[in-house]
Amino acid sequence: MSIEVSGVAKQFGAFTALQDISLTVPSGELVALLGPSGCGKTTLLRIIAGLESPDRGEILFNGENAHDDVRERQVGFVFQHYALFRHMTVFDNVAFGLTVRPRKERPSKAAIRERVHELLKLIQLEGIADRYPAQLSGGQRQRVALARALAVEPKVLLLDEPFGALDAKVRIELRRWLRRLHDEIHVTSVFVTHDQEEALEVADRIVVMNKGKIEQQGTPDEVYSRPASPFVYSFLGTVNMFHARPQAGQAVSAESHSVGYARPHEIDVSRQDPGNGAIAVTVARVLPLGAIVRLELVRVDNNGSMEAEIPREKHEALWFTTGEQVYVSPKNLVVFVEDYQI
Ligand SMILES: Nc1ncnc2c1ncn2[C@@H]1O[C@H](COP(=O)(O)OP(=O)(O)OP(=O)(O)O)[C@@H](O)[C@H]1O
Repeated sequence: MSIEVSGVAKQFGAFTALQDISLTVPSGELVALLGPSGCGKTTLLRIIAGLESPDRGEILFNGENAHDDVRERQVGFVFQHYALFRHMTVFDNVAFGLTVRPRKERPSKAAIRERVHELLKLIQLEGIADRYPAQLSGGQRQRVALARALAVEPKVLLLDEPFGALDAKVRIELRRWLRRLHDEIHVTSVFVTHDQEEALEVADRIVVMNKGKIEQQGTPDEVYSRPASPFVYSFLGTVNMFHARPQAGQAVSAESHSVGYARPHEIDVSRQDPGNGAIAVTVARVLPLGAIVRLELVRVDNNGSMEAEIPREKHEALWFTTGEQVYVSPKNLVVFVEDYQI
């Protein structure tokens, strides 16, 4: 089931939560809505679900106007806070959506049992069907919540920060698990997150939102390597800013400011001034982080902060120390003219 969001706008009183949002989620894809808190991700997800109606625009499922009735839309939800029924076992939680169906549409008890066991196998929790939610870890509860959402065979799965309340390690495990699960079942899914790593790792496509608008849509590689705006560039990772000359072909006015951006691993660090306008910086901290070493740097001219990441072997050869002065120059610079507010 494909989803098409066309020209959607939403106001809450005088506040514009969404402005003219259009995007397509092809059938079977997993799309992440990524952006800072308050940018409108949840509002958009709720509109796709039919829990909120847009002021303008429409939602099409497989090219047809989505039903007003939420049940008719056949969407499954997973939220940040586990919404499991505390007084029901894992089995009953997963079976719930099937057991409350009207008698005519309800599968037999045996069919429900089979479906629930299939799902418990899928989420790798077969052994704990008889436990209650209080006897599960946070990660297990979210997997049960997902199985419960999938039990009714939704055409679309909507996930709102599903791993937001979990600790970092469990989060990483679960997002990998979700990706593998999606590769098995291919249900069209929209996933809300404010965590860029999560979006880059899990999604087929990422929609980057800011202040109720879409800044860029594309594959993880496109938004990371070819950001459309300084906002996208800075939101997807640490950046260093440089004054830069506009590149050929960029429109420039007398007042234009040109700002170049480079990621920490795109910065060359050397003890000798290599010329070419390299910037003198003082090493403030040296952080060995496994295969790379992060250098926190302070510019000598204006005290601005910078960050460089170098391979461990390079650090072991040169051994930069806190307090020494070194020179940095960008190996790769992405230049945006004028709008350098991030
Ligand atoms: N029912 C409502 N009434 C008034 N304002 C609302 C309502 N729902 C959302 N908003 C506002 O709309 C904006 C977007 O909210 P939304 O929950 O969609 O953001 P979000 O990107 O999901 O943020 P977060 O990551 O913090 O959940 C916020 O400023 C929020 O305060």
